[in-house]
Amino acid sequence: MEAVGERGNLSGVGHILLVLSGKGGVGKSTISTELALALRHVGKKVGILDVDLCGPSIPQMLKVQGKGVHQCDSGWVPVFVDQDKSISLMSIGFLLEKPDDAVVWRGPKKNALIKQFISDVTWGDLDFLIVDTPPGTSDEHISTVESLRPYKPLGAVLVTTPQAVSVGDVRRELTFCKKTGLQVIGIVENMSGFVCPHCLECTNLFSKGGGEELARHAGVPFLGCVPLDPQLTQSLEEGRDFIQEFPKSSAFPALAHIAQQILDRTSPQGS
Ligand SMILES: Nc1ncnc2c1ncn2[C@@H]1O[C@H](COP(=O)(O)OP(=O)(O)OP(=O)(O)O)[C@@H](O)[C@H]1O
Repeated sequence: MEAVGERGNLSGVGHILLVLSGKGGVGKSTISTELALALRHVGKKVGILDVDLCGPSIPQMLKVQGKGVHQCDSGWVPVFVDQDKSISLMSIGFLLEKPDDAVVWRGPKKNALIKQFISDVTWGDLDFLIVDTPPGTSDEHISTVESLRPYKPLGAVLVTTPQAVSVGDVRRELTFCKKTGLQVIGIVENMSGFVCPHCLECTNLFSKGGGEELARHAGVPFLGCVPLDPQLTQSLEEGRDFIQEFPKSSAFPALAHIAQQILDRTSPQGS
C-alpha cells in the first residue's frame, strides 16, 4: 500500500454520516449499504467509506469485491459501483491482495490508514458520505471522528437490534456521540420482527420496540424499524440492488422511510 499524501479532500461532500453500533452483527454494514442505495434511488450521490478494517463486507454487498482502487494526481480514486458513478466506495477490502486476507494490525497502523482514507480519497461532489464503522467505540472511532471533524459537522446513525443487550450497547454509543460532539441523526432498530413472505404476518422473533423506547428515553430521533427480510439477506449475499429489485418486500418501505427521515433531518430546514 502506497501513501498518496495530503491531496484528496472532502470539500464537495454535503453531509457526513457515521453509522455506529455498540455490538457486532446488528446490521451496520447492511444499513450503510441499503441507505446508500435508497438515497441513490431518490437521486442523491453517495460515497461509502468502509472503516470496518477487520471485517470489510461492503464490497461484497455491492458486488465490487476484487476491484482495485487506482491513483490519480489528486489521490485515491474510489471504486464506482454503477456506471453513472452515483455510488462510490472506498474500503480496505480493495487494498488486500486476496479478499479473504485477515487484517492483523495494531491500533496505530489502523489509525494511520483511516487518516489516509480521509485525506487522500478523491470523492468529488457527493450529497452524502456514509462511514461504516467497526462495532463499539474503539481507537478507530476516535481516529475517524478526529480526522473528519475539521471538514464538516458529523451526524451519527445508531443501529441496534430490539434486544436489551444491544440496546444497552447503543446507550454507550450515545455517550460516545455526546463526548465527541456528534449530532445524533437518529436510531434505527434493525431485525425488528420477521414478516412471513407467504401470509405477511409479522413475528417478533426478538422483542420489539427497544430502539424506539431508547430513542424516546434519550431524547433523540427514532428513524424506523427494519424487519428481518430473507430477500434482503439474499440480495446482500449476491450483491444485488435490493432497493431497485424488491420494492414490494417488507424491508423496502422501512428503508425508504429511514432514508427520507435522514433527508429531512439533514436538510437546512430540518437541522
Ligand atoms: N434486516 C435484515 N434482514 C435480513 N438480513 C439482515 C438484516 N440485517 C442484517 N442482515 C444480515 O445479517 C448479517 C449481519 O449484518 P451486517 O454484516 O450488516 O452486520 P454488522 O453490524 O455490519 O456486522 P459487523 O459488526 O461484523 O461489521 C448479514 O449477513 C446481513 O445480510
